[in-house]
Amino acid sequence: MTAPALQARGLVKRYGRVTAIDGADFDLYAGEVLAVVGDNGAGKSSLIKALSGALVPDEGTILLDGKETRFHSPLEARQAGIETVHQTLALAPAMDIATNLFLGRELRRSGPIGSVLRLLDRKTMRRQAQEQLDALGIETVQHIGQIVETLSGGQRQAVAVARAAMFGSRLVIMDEPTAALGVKESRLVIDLIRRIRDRGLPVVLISHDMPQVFELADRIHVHRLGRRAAVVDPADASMSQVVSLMTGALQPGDEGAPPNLAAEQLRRYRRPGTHLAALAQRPRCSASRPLLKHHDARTWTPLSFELHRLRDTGWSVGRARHGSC
Ligand SMILES: Nc1ncnc2c1ncn2[C@@H]1O[C@H](COP(=O)(O)OP(=O)(O)OP(=O)(O)O)[C@@H](O)[C@H]1O
Repeated sequence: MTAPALQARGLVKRYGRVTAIDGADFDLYAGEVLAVVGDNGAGKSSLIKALSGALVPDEGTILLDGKETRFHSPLEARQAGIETVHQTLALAPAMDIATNLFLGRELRRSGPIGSVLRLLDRKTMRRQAQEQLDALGIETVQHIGQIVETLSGGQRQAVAVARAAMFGSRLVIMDEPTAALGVKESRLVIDLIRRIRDRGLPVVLISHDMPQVFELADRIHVHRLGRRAAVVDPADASMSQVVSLMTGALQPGDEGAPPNLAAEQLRRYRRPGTHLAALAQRPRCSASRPLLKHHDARTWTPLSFELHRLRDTGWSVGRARHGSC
């Protein structure tokens, strides 16, 4: 069984008398968008800071691809392939797009003079930056040499997301990526997140925007009072159920509560065929996304967090042909 891309167990972080993270668990699987939702003060940001090295937890374990790890700084997390797009974006407004994409990771010229003087290789950086924007389909930016402070909010967000996708070899975390954006600009970022996921990079999306969460997420991690309250499949849950789980009006396991994937995880591992067969009956199709098909199932189901179960269950990977689902 393939381990989750990123996993945490029993994380705790106290600030004096305030417990920001209170025994939180977390699981992110390959190829999924995992939305993290919760009320104000639930501890979402603290959890994400712990996972991205911005905060060292007092207790608990973090596993990256199944290996226990401990980040003492955001740099260590970045070196391990975890990129975070903060609400502040961390861009240098007076510099151009290409320089911003390579901020802190500038390429230097080779050759006797270039290496001695440590000259920047601006040509290669511009070329690679343009390739990255093209690969992500970012067409709104007119020129890679444009100064960031002249970009719109959505374009700036796109630059920050492109940088994360460029260097995030393992996963990308996005904190409220559309909070400050209008409808059109939000659409650009949503499409970008989809493209990153479709390239196989898992995405953690912190968002208060419920319609956006339901549109994008493969699974929803509901955080409450510093810990994971439930994990739900958006296909199994309504927005009001998720909001009720966030506020505590509904508890996992209550009558009318959606299935809690976190609680059922172990049981499903033991009987994976049952769950996957059920999933296959209600595929959410997209021609651009890889799909799974079980040998005895007639329908396809999108490849998302189920990827890790492939080895055990004999499911095969393919792509939807036009009109096949
Ligand atoms: N540096 C800190 N010092 C003291 N308390 C903190 C600190 N950071 C967070 N907290 C507290 O920890 C709790 C969780 O905060 P956190 O910012 O993680 O929640 P959140 O779910 O991200 O909230 P929001 O949605 O409002 O951003 C809050 O009670 C907050 O006041």
